[in-house]
Amino acid sequence: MNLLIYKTLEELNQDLADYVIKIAEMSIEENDRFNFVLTGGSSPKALYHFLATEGQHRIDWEKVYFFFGDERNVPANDDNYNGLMAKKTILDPLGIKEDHIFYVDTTLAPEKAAIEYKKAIDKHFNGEDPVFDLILLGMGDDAHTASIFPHTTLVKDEEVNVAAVYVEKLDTYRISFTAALINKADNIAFLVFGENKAEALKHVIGDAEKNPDLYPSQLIDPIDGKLTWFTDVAATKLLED
Ligand SMILES: O=C1O[C@H](COP(=O)(O)O)[C@@H](O)[C@H](O)[C@H]1O
Repeated sequence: MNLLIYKTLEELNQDLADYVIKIAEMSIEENDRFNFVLTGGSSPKALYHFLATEGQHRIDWEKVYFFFGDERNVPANDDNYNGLMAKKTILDPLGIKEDHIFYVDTTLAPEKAAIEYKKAIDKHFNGEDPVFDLILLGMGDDAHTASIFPHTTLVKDEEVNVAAVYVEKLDTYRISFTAALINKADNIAFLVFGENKAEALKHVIGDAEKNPDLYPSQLIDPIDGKLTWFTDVAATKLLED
């Protein structure tokens, strides 16, 4: 595990954008495509803007396939739909073609949407192991990642899958990659900054004894891949040296 701590968000996003582009270049050189899983929420908006502006001419974006590690069970035109945020901040600005974007179909019931999403992933990987080149993750201040929330069924789901999950505290369904699917990736990058994440990060990274039911981000531990945390001083202020 590699923990990177930045003083400013500008530096953090610049470095993370460089990191994404480096992995994209390597994946394209090796496999002629880059399978990139986006995270939702508010944290990645600046990064996506960076990639769509400064990163615009640095790689061949036509060779990039975009996926979502989790989605909210809302219509695609709802501001809470992770796909809409990505569409506005990175996908439309880069002119990404629809057949390179794997949105979660929330017109379907959550269970069905999850099944169809996993089917689409399996088809994209030609039935082989779904090993993504890079999965970007955020973390909520309750230590959830993707939509693996504390005390939900997804915490104990060990299948390599996309699943629907009911999140009681939000009284809503989400559709999410399982930890087992995430952990297959070649590269996993957490983007976590701000003081409101400090308490959760202290437990997720710092606790010797793991308790993923309370801190689901502790489940992220790639099998053969690399895990990098892109954080800032505020988010890491409770970590001991
Ligand atoms: O609900 C979600 O929250 C997490 C963290 O979001 P942030 O707003 O604190 O950046 C995000 O990683 C996840 O994709 C999203 O659906």
